[in-house]
Amino acid sequence: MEKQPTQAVVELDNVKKRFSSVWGKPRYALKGISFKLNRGEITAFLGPNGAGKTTTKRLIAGYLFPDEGSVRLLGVDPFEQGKQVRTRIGYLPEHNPLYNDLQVIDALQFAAGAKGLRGKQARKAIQEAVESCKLGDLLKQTVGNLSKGTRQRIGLGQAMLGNPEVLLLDEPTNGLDPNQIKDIHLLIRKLACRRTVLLSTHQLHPVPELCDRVLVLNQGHLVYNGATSTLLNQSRTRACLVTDQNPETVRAQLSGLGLNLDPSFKQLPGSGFYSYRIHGTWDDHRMAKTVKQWSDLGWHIGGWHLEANPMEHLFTQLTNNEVSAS
Ligand SMILES: Nc1ncnc2c1ncn2[C@@H]1O[C@H](COP(=O)(O)OP(=O)(O)OP(=O)(O)O)[C@@H](O)[C@H]1O
Repeated sequence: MEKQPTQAVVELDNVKKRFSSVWGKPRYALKGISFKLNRGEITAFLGPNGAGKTTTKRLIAGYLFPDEGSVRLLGVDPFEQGKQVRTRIGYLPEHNPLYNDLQVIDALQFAAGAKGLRGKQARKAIQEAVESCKLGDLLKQTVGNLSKGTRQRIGLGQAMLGNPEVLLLDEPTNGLDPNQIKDIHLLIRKLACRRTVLLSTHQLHPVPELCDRVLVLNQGHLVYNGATSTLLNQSRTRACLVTDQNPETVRAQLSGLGLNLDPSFKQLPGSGFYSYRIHGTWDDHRMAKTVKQWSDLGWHIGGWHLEANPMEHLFTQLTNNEVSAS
């Protein structure tokens, strides 16, 4: 089905959140972040441990309130007006807390009750969640006896109760094997249709295929907010080159070709060589041809390659402060 992402469903404006530390001095977990999430989009929420991802999701879910700035969920303040939006949001927290002794159906009934769903409304919500997460054959099974992948499906089923418009998913594939990860990603894609999904993950590999947008948080700052395609274009455009030519010569040569030298070049100690990164739209053929031209000019080429894993490279750059915030 065709997606129509336009309307901001979640909106954070200059949000700061602090917690008191053991030394008594408050520490900011979020240092003024702003972003919007649109309907029909899956947004990857990336960042190293402790960056502030869970805190952000708790603010959106209305479990916490901001110290400064504002959070709007479906047009309301989720902390002040939580009751209005409780069934319109589904939250799968990290480690998916489930009671092991319960049967699957009881786990779903329990979660429906916690969302304020009762009677006929609860039965309908459970039936829908069971169908969308394929839990029909498992209803009488004991949760503690099920695989991690199945438990994640139950967690997603719980999050789906009441057909929420917004899904907040914290590490839904943590600890799963590759087949289970694939299943959960397929399920997320299916559930995402016409919804707004914010997905935290430390697995960068599936992001390009699964997510429409990417947010990267680092030490409480938002350091990237953009479309996945833009990010991939940006990061696919770097080639690494080792040569004996100095930065001035290389820069002049590149500017004649309409290419830019990344400022992060290094001199390789004791070798007379430099290591450069070059921005441009590269593929192996173009790079090999260009290197040959430089070689013909008398440059000694110590080696070259195109940067392999764009997501990982970009993540490292953004979270090591190598590039500026966007
Ligand atoms: N209730 C709390 N009390 C004190 N400090 C907290 C509390 N919750 C979070 N923090 C601190 O806020 C910062 C951000 O934590 P948060 O859990 O949001 O990060 P995260 O990006 O979700 O990390 P992870 O990827 O490890 O889950 C951390 O320094 C954390 O120790």
